[in-house]
This record gives sequence, structure tokens and C-alpha cells, in this order.
Amino acid sequence: MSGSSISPEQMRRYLRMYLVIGSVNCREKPLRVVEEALSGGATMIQFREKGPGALTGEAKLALALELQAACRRAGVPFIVNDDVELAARIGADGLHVGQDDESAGAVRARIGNRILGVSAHTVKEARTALVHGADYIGVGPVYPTISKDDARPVQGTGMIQDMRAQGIQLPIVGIGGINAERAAEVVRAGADGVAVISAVTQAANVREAARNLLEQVARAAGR
Ligand SMILES: Cc1ncc(COP(=O)(O)OP(=O)(O)O)c(N)n1
Ligand SMILES: Cc1nc(C(=O)O)sc1CCOP(=O)(O)O
Ligand SMILES: [Mg+2]
Repeated sequence: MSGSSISPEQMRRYLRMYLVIGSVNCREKPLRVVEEALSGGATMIQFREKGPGALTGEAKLALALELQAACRRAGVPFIVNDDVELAARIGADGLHVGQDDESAGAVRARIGNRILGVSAHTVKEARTALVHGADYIGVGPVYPTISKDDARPVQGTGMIQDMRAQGIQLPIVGIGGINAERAAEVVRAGADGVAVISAVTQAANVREAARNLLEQVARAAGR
């Protein structure tokens, strides 16, 4: 099964500074956090509205629409986490699913040529994601995370290196406990970019945090 209409080169650019965000992660209004992150150079946004206190129903829909509109103004893709119905309803640019969510193959069939991201923790899962039409894989947790209660054991950067060494060419984004000090190590291991929640949403200066992460990624990638 093939991926979306987006080229792997474009996908790699979108993954450079990928903000994952939900209302429970924010110290201020999520719209303001997203707008600040976009102005700092965030290259893609994922709406991940889950965990204790997360919005549901109409409130979740309203927030998704608000954040999507900000992404459209900035020309940045807006990805929905887990919720295929929501993604379809609002015409999101794509969907991210994990190994415990609706299967990647079924999601690809439902979303057509929109972006499909899949979490992969092993080389085998990465190969399966490719077969099912993933445009990128999220690999983690690279470091300990405070943002996901059911995260798998910490992998370090070794899994990303293993995937590249074993011929996985899909665009890869590292996730889990990544901050500006660690971003370069993740990219040097073979990732195309970093996906973060707390390093941006909890920052005193959101715009500066996003800008710094992007700069570390670009520098490590030699751009
Ligand atoms: C970019 C990216 N990578 C991995 C994940 C984790 O997805 P999943 O394993 O399905 O866990 P939840 O985020 O749904 O709790 C992600 N969301 N984004
Ligand atoms: C959403 C998510 N997925 C992970 C995985 O390992 O698949 S770790 C994680 C949380 C990332 O948040 P932070 O940047 O605050 O650590
Ligand atoms: Mg999921």
C-alpha cells in the first residue's frame, strides 16, 4: 500500500520540529501555545487530546477546529492523534496512530492520501508500518517522559540507529523526553526531527523553545 501524496523529502521537512499538544499539556490557552510555537518555526502540529481532564465531544471538536485554523494560517500540517472520526470530520491533514490503535492499514484505507504517522518500537513494526502505507514513523520513548503514563520502556537513541542500520528509510521522528539539549543526539542517530510535548508546552517562552529546537535539529542535520 502506498503512502500519501506528500514526498518523503517534504515529510522529512515537516518532521523537523513537530509539536504534539492537547489542552491538558498547556499552562495557557492551547491556541496561544500553538500560535507561539508556529511563530517560532514549528513544522507540524499534532492534536493529542487525551489523558485525565481531556476535552470530549463538542468541546474537543471546537478546540480542534481552532487549532487547525491557526495551522492553516501558517501553512503547517495539522495531524489528529488516534481519532479517525474527528480527522475525517474536520478534514485534517493527517492522522497518527499507535500499535494499540486502529490498524495502520485500515486507517490508510479510510484517510486516502492524507498523512499517516505510525508509532514503531521495533524494526519489525517499522517494516509493517511501511507496508501499511505510513508516511513516517514515531519512535520512542527516546528518553523518560512525563507526558505519557503508558509509555513503553525508554529506548535511548539506539532503536533509531538500529532501524537505519537495518535499512529503514521511512522518515523518522523521535519522541519522548526530548528537549533542546537532546535534539541533536536524536537527529545524529538517524531521525529527521523531534516530536515534543513538554519541551514546548511547559516552556516559559514557547516561541523561543520551538525556535531553539528547530535550530538544534537543523544544525545536527547539517543544514
Ligand atoms: C509523533 C508521535 N509518535 C508517537 C506517538 C505515540 O502514539 P501512541 O503510541 O498511539 O500513543 P498516544 O499518543 O496515542 O498516547 C505520537 N502520538 N506521536
Ligand atoms: C505522546 C508520546 N508518545 C511517546 C512514545 O514513546 O511513543 S512519548 C510521548 C510523550 C512525549 O512528550 P514529552 O515530549 O513531554 O516527553
Ligand atoms: Mg495512539
